[in-house]
Amino acid sequence: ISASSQSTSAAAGVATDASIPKEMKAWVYSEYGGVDVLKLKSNIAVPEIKEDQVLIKVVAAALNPVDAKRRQGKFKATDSPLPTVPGYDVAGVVVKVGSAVKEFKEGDEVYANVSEKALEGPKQFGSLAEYTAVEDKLLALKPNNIDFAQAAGLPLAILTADEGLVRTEFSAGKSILVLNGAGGVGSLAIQLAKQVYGASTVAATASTEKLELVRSLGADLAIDYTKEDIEDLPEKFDVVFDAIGMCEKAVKVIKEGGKVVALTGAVTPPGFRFVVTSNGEVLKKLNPYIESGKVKPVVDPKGPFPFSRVADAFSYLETNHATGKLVVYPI
Ligand SMILES: NC(=O)C1=CN([C@@H]2O[C@H](COP(=O)(O)OP(=O)(O)OC[C@H]3O[C@@H](n4cnc5c(N)ncnc54)[C@H](OP(=O)(O)O)[C@@H]3O)[C@@H](O)[C@H]2O)C=CC1
Ligand SMILES: CC[C@H]1OC(C)=C(O)C1=O
Repeated sequence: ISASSQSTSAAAGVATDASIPKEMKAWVYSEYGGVDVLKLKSNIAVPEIKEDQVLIKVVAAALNPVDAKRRQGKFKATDSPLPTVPGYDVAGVVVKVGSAVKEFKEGDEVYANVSEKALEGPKQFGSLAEYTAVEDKLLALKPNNIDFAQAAGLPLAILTADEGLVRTEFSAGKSILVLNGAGGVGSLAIQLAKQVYGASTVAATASTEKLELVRSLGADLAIDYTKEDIEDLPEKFDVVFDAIGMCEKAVKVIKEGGKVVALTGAVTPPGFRFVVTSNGEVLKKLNPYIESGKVKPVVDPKGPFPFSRVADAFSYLETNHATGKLVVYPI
């Protein structure tokens, strides 16, 4: 890049090769274990990009339970090599573009789940870093009505919610029960079922203090799982979206021919489980619903957590009582 274009890019606030550092700050673990294995380091190499990737200056990231389960070694058989920079969800600005990338340019504000397959060879260098490299097919432009922190809380959860609804062939006029309606995935499953797929009835479970939240997200029926048993409900459902690991109970509350999709835990037939696949085209499909305000990110009010407090954020995530998404911002 010539000096003049460098100065032009710098003036425009867009990084050039010369302004991209060789090293960055990132959260890393070199062994599997508890939150204590997480270390904040400042000498991690900025990832080199492949021709189909972009380099993102990370503005915000979000945590997912899979980050914790992966760090605990639960998926070590198919994991990428250690050391690991955790983090699937990212929102930031494109600062470098690979030679094969056509859809994105330097300066684009983007968001993504950085790992196409969550458990099979997830990115070794994820989003809890100042820079991360992502394939263009996993990226979408950030919705224009939400900030980076809100955008970072969407990708893996909204992709999971949408994939679960697609896999159960959920469609207009059908009824659905979402187990764990106040969680990261469930809070979006309620909204997508109602606003995108035209559910006739959305029911959701949550604890007492979160019943009003799930109603505000579109649940017609909010069930207090601390007081009620879903098997005592008078109605059965076309679909149960199990985001907590209660498949054995879920299959007892579906209609004849109904479906149960499980995100975690043991599966009882006819229930089935899947692992989310990242896809920028799905984010692009959902962007209009986000930009219209029909689908809203839910960010846990205890956050956003500053970059220096990622370990604290994981400790809170692992209580299994976060509301919506735990976001890390600014980075
Ligand atoms: N297969 C896949 O591809 C994916 C799997 N997952 C898995 O799905 C599960 C949900 O993920 P995510 O939404 O991010 O999780 P969260 O960490 O967001 O879930 C936290 C929520 O769980 C609620 N909760 C705890 N116990 C219960 C219960 N018995 N019934 C109803 N709600 C309960 C808590 O509510 P309260 O505080 O009121 O108890 C809290 O709001 C996780 O196990 C995750 O690993 C997630 C994404 C993808
Ligand atoms: C087998 C489910 C596993 O995959 C993801 C993405 C999780 O969060 C899990 O628990």
